[in-house]
Amino acid sequence: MTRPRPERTPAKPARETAGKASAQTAGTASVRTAGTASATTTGKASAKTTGRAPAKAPGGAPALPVAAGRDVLRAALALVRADRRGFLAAVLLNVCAVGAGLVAPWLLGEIVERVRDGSGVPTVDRLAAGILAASLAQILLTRWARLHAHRFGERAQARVRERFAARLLALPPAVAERAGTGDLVVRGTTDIGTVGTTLRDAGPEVFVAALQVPLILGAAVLVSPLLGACGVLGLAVTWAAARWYMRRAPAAYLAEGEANAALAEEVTASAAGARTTEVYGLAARRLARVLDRVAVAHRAREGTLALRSVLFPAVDFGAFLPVAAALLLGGLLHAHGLASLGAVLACALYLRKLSEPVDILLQWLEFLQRGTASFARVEGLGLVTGDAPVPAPRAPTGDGTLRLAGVRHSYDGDRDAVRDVDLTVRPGERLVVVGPSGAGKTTLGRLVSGAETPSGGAVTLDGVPVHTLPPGRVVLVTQEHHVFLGTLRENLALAAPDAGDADLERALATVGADWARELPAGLDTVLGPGGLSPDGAAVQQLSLARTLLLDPGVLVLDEATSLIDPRTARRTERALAAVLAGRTVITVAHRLHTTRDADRVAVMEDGALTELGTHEELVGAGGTYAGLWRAWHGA
Ligand SMILES: Nc1ncnc2c1ncn2[C@@H]1O[C@H](COP(=O)(O)OP(=O)(O)OP(=O)(O)O)[C@@H](O)[C@H]1O
Repeated sequence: MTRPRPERTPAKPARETAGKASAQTAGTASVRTAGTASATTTGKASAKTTGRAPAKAPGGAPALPVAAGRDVLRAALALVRADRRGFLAAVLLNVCAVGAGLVAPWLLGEIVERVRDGSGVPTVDRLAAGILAASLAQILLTRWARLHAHRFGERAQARVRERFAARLLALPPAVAERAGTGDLVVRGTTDIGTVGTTLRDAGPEVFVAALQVPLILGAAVLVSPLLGACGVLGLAVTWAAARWYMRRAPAAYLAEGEANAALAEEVTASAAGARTTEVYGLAARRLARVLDRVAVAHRAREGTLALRSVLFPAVDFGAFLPVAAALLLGGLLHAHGLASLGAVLACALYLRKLSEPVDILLQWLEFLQRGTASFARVEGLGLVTGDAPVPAPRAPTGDGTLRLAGVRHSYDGDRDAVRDVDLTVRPGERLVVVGPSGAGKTTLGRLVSGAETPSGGAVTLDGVPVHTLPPGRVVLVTQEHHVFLGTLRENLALAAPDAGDADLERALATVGADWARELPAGLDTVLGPGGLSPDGAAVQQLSLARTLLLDPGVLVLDEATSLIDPRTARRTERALAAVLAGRTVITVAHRLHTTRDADRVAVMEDGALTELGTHEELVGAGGTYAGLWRAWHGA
């Protein structure tokens, strides 16, 4: 018996290129930052990132949830409701095709009887013509039904895709980062592809096959109740095998989906961080991690394969058993004059035909398991974002005072990375945040920019929580950046669609991107695969130029110039400061060369704000900052 093997849609590569900062490893550039602009990227780089981000929920479970069975059913019904007419047309045409398919076996039995009766050739010809007409009708109706089913499926898949895209864009940036690119890519490509095939093919096929089974069995019972009952025998075997399978399949397919996502995540991270891996000699460790994921994915796939290897032979047995039983029993009945030859033939043909819908049913039920698991993963995004329209962002109306009140934040719900921070930053103030490694500086920067929502307290700009601000008000620039597939102009114009070439060139010049002037194609230079691949420093300058064009009210810089050589970095920072005069700038400083120019310096230690004042005040106070300053100058 040949089974149509539904294949999973292969994962397609994302259209946009990944971030290009050279020192990245497992970094996951965020696509969008709530309340901040797309010119920003967040997260930590290189060795740091490998250690803790993207964070997985405890136990290695994916950070993104998976929808429950009833939510998946609700979503599927909503898709049918949204295209009720298309669905009904497909189902009705399929039912008609099934009806036409029942005519031929019955007519064949009639032919045998008429021949035995000694009826003439014209009668047999008429019956044969009937078979031909019924078969033709079945072919045409089936084709028409498939067309409608495919159209319905395509429209439904488009809806699923659109909703997924909307939810993806609404994902809080911190959740997107923790989920990891691999999981999101698999959900957005492989899973949606599987859902599409399920909706387009599996759904209608299962429905029609489920209708065919009682109709065919009913036709066989009508011809001969005893022979028709043999069909029940085969169905019982198949039913038992299917039940065994269905009990185990959902968990097995979910595990397979998760293992694939984890593998994709690991491979993506390895590719993105290839350079760092090489620099730190981490190849063996990374390879071991990838191989570990491959082993898990392999085990998960073996698990589902084992289930199929029991299901399919059992189904084959269930398909042939009733035919063999009907022929044996039919032969006996006919020999005793209890059944006509035509009835035995018609029954055997019906029971043989019964295996087709049963086989289709199981084949697609198997696929339906995958489809349901994939749909649960796709719908899982809705559990994070919901479907409620995103409230319109509120624009602050005051003078631009930034306030942190009782702010605390914990990544794991256990230890506070930032605690009890009260701070008011005046409009236009330059604040530099310093402190030892792991003190919470970056976390503070992310809280201020709205990239992270505080676990406690509030971060507001003129009283409005920063994560609800319109894009571009508060911008976070880190050392991880995103280069979009397209020209240099398109990459810059993302931040300012109305800016002219002169504005774009000025922004590039301000951030010291002299390389851009030397490009033969200038702003038309294509960036990304197949085009120019700028190095980490150039990508950082591109991001800073985008930030300038965005002209934010508050700018948070965290290692924003770390990949640029120190002299150019200092020049770039001064130029930025001049251009951003009047804007509030908060700099997370890992080098202390800018602290002297700042209005105030904030010192973070163990998540708390321990010192706050001007450079002179803090040096005079002889505390932590004074120590850091002395160490910086080698005193
Ligand atoms: N994504 C994350 N998931 C879990 N823990 C994190 C995450 N990011 C930071 N942390 C933890 O929060 C604490 C503060 O980290 P943070 O990066 O804010 O400090 P930092 O002062 O910027 O350090 P550095 O100077 O090394 O960048 C650290 O203990 C760190 O391990």
